[in-house]
Amino acid sequence: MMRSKFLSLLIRAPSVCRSMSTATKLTTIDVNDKTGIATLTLNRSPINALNVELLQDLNESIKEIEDNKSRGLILTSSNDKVFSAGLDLNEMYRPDKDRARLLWIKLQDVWLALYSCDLPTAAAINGYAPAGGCLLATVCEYRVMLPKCRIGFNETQLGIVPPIFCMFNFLNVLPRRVAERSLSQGQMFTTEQALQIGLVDDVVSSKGEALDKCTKFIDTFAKVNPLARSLAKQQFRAADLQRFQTERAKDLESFLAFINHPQMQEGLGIYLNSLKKKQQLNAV
Ligand SMILES: CCCCCCCCCC/C=C/CC(=O)SCCNC(=O)CCNC(=O)[C@H](O)C(C)(C)COP(=O)(O)OP(=O)(O)OC[C@H]1O[C@@H](n2cnc3c(N)ncnc32)[C@H](O)[C@@H]1OP(=O)(O)O
Repeated sequence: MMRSKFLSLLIRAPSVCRSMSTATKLTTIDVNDKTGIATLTLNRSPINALNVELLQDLNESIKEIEDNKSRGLILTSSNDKVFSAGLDLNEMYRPDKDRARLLWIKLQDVWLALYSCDLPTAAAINGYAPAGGCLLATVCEYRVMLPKCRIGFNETQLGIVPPIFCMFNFLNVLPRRVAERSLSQGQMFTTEQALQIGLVDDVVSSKGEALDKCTKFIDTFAKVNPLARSLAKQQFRAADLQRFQTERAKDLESFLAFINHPQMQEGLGIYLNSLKKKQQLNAV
């Protein structure tokens, strides 16, 4: 209630860029009054690891942007090196059972909200985007990336089966053969490789340029009837959405079984440690 009152006040404000930031600030929303395009920024320090709260916040922000009839949604990060480090591994290592369940449900919700989003969506990938980070980038309709970053689904490298929504995203973006190989090998691509295979549409040298490119992409729909555009998008995605709904419950149970497996727990512990060790080495 408070939130919508606050929003309506902001909407009337005559600023060029109005902010619809959520109270927790794990994501922020800025709507450009000139273009009507909303920029949704991931803002969980230090590396936008997707925990329950960030995913919940993302879901609310996506809904807010849709409800406020923005012309398009640009997803980006406040960190200048990392778009998103993917799922928060701490939510999966020695997990709290209820939180782990919630984590996966919220991830599914975010995927669903973006995959079926009525608005044109674009990702300004201003940093590393492994696994869940790649999921957020590839669920969008257009991607632009900064140089010297990496993107991909590294799940199989970690002994994890990539869930079906990773496959849907890749099949939307890459030729089937490339999608299958990248997913089954857990390939991480440099920005330049990503451009070459079509995983990203463009490479630019700054975040500002990335946002401009995303705006230009969304502007290509300016003269298209919004309902026709949205229904055409839904038509393309309907079969995936149907399959997702059919398999959603099973996918959740598979995730829970997977992370609760002792071998998976051991692997996660080692992996988390190696990430921490990397920082210790850098400090030496
Ligand atoms: C058929 C159906 C089957 C269903 C079965 C499904 C099973 C699915 C399993 C779950 C799917 C998971 C998908 C995922 O998203 S898993 C996450 C994968 N992510 C990664 O591997 C990223 C690892 N991180 C990095 O590569 C780097 O950190 C970075 C993102 C490139 C950033 O590098 P940078 O140098 O800037 O930062 P640091 O490496 O120093 O990291 C800073 C601190 O953050 C910690 N860290 C890093 N990544 C994570 C993470 N994903 N979760 C939690 N914590 C993370 C790192 O240890 C540092 O911590 P410290 O400050 O305490 O040392």
